[in-house]
Amino acid sequence: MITNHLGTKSPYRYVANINCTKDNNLQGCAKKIWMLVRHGTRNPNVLQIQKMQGYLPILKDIILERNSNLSQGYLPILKDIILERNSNLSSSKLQKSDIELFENWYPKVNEKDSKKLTIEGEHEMLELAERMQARFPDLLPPVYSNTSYKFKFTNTQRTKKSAENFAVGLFGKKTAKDVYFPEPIKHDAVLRFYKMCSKWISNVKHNDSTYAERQIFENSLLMKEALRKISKKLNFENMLSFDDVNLMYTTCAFETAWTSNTKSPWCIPFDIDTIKVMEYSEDLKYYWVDGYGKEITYKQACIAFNNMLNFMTAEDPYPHAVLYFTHSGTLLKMLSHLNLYREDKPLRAADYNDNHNRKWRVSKIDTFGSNLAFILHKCNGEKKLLVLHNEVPVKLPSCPDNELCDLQKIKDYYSSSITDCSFDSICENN
Ligand SMILES: O=C(O)[C@@H](COP(=O)(O)O)OP(=O)(O)O
Repeated sequence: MITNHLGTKSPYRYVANINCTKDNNLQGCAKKIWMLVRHGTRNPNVLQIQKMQGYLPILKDIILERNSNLSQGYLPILKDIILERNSNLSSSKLQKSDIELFENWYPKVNEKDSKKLTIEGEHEMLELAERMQARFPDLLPPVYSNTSYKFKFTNTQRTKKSAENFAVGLFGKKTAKDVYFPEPIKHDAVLRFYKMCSKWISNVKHNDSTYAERQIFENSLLMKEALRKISKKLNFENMLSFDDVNLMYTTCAFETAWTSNTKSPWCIPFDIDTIKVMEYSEDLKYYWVDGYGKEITYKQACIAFNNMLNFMTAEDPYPHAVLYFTHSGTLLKMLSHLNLYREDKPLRAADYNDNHNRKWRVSKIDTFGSNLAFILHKCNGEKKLLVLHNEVPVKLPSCPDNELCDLQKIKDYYSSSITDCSFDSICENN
């Protein structure tokens, strides 16, 4: 399925774990939960919307022109016959059903709605909450109390609405209105720590070298071959540029994420090989900006890691549940801080063919709504953590053989995260 390769704009429904079976041996042991949740499916940013509105209609017209022998004025029935014949006779033209998808397409979002949470995003959050509650009914009870629950979101509409819909999933619509959400702050030191990290901003985020591998891949022969294949499929005379194809890819991703009911015509240009090439360019970008590319990127996530650990080690049993709603950048840095999905070698443009089975695949690990949950279990006097990524247990490197990991082993393995986490010195903040 090409739609399993849509990068960070993949919908959560492709990775969600709908199995909510509880582990009977652990019933009663779960004492606390700390969750980091990327907001659900959102709209594109302003620039992407402008391109979707300004450029895609032009591309659509060219695609229709290049793939149809029809002129205006044919009777609809004749048009159908000709299109049918066209799709049967000429393998270089698009199928009739594909042409119809393009014909019926128009840009779906306006700039004023940029980055807003979508209906799909609301459902993702609500259903995620319901499943987490089914798994951990004692930690996430349906009765709200502001001593048991701590919610927090960043200063954006998409995380606010995500938190609200998660609350609806836990408590129902009526009670969710009473949930206390603290006023978000511009730069939250835990939820979006990197926005306050001067060294990361200048050395990584705003440094051209961070995007070098992605750039090399964009200009590679492999990419050129993909662009050629895509252009041929659309029956273009000249080869489409990377930017053209990337806009199609992004639109395919968003429109797929928004609803499972209709197919986006912008997915038509891709087959499984070409979409995997586009996916790799995404993986390279996020590896180097939010992942393992540079140490400071994931080192600074000790802030969020210690917030979790302090909560787990505190004797105070309240709150039982800490629920943070945040962004892709936070999730990826946290996953990297934990040493999950790490490749043996840095991800490079030249190694595409060696990396077909890579662990670092943002279409899987960083979809909309992706989440990390840490659950403290106390049984027989032992404290252990269970970690779920996208609702599936993961084995931390501190416990390679066990999903339930001794808190002490975690403290030992990540000891430098605890002892060497002076954020301002890591980030060289003045
Ligand atoms: O806000 C966005 O455009 C991206 C990047 O955010 P940062 O990594 O810069 O926070 O994250 P998203 O909201 O999609 O999770």
